[in-house]
Amino acid sequence: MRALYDVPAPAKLNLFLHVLGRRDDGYHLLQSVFVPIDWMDTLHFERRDDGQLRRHDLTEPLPADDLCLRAARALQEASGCRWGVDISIDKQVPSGAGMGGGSSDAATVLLALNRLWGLHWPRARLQALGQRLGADVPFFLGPGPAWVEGIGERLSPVALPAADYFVVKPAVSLPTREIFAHPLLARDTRAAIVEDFLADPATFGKNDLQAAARALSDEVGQAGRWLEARFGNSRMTGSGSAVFAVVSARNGAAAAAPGKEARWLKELPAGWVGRLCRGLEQHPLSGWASD
Ligand SMILES: C[C@@](CO)(OP(=O)(O)O)[C@H](O)COP(=O)(O)OP(=O)(O)OC[C@H]1O[C@@H](n2ccc(N)nc2=O)[C@H](O)[C@@H]1O
Ligand SMILES: Nc1ncnc2c1ncn2[C@@H]1O[C@H](COP(=O)(O)OP(=O)(O)O)[C@@H](O)[C@H]1O
Repeated sequence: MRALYDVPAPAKLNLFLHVLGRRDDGYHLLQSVFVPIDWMDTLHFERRDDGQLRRHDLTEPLPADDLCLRAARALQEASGCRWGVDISIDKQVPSGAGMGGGSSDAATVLLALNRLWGLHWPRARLQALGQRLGADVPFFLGPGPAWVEGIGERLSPVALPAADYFVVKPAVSLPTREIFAHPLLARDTRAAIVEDFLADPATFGKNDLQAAARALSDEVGQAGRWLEARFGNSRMTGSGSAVFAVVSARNGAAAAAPGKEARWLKELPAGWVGRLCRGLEQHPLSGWASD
């Protein structure tokens, strides 16, 4: 195999996110449910014989040593592989949105190079490597929606009812590190069990990072109110700034209604992006690593 084309890197939503405490190294102990959605980046891979790792930005320019290159380098070093790769990236997921775009790109690189370089690493080994690149990376190595604990490395699969979400990313981007360092951040939410969540997945819990994000930018609150006015609910994902609403027949906004998405998009303030997204039952590359 010399090339892989149109390999997806899906974004995620945190259906809720609780901060339970803080470790001695400053990382926070979380509970969350992560769900992959069909707002995705697309990557292309061509193997190189000379061992070099190169990235080509087809859309917006990414940081020089971005997570794709760091993931490729980490796998090359850990496996002792002599192949290199050209990675082309069509970036569609907004950055600094709490949608995990960079982490998902890194995970897709690990899954694709595992194939392209014939490494046959199992998922758990890729996850151990991925965790060193970012707390979200293990989730994006599949297989799908997950109940997440620890700092993001303890994953248990969770079956979710099919759902649509309207996701809005205001103009502002928020750095994860600043949100976790904010004085408004409460770190003492009580631990829940997965059954509590499963009793009512659409309304369970809250996002404990939301107050800090709103304090850093008015736009996060504005995006929440924009969604509340149309769907009757809203919640921030991850450390923001993107906010989403569950879209269902129950709140009178059935996603299937023709023309609805176009109307909502037309109403978005200038500089904001949005999309009607489907929660995915499986990561699109869930079969690419063995368990
Ligand atoms: C909190 C989440 C929830 O999804 O936020 P988003 O990034 O998605 O918004 C993620 O777990 C983030 O994952 P990721 O973005 O990969 O975080 P990292 O690069 O590992 O960490 C960035 C910084 O966030 C803080 N951090 C991150 C994760 C965590 N459990 N506790 C922390 O305190 C640390 O200050 C760290 O230096
Ligand atoms: N491949 C990548 N795509 C997007 N951002 C990246 C990538 N690699 C590194 N980054 C850096 O990570 C930061 C956070 O990006 P991202 O993962 O999209 O956001 P979030 O953690 O809020 O979901 C960006 O501002 C950017 O500097």
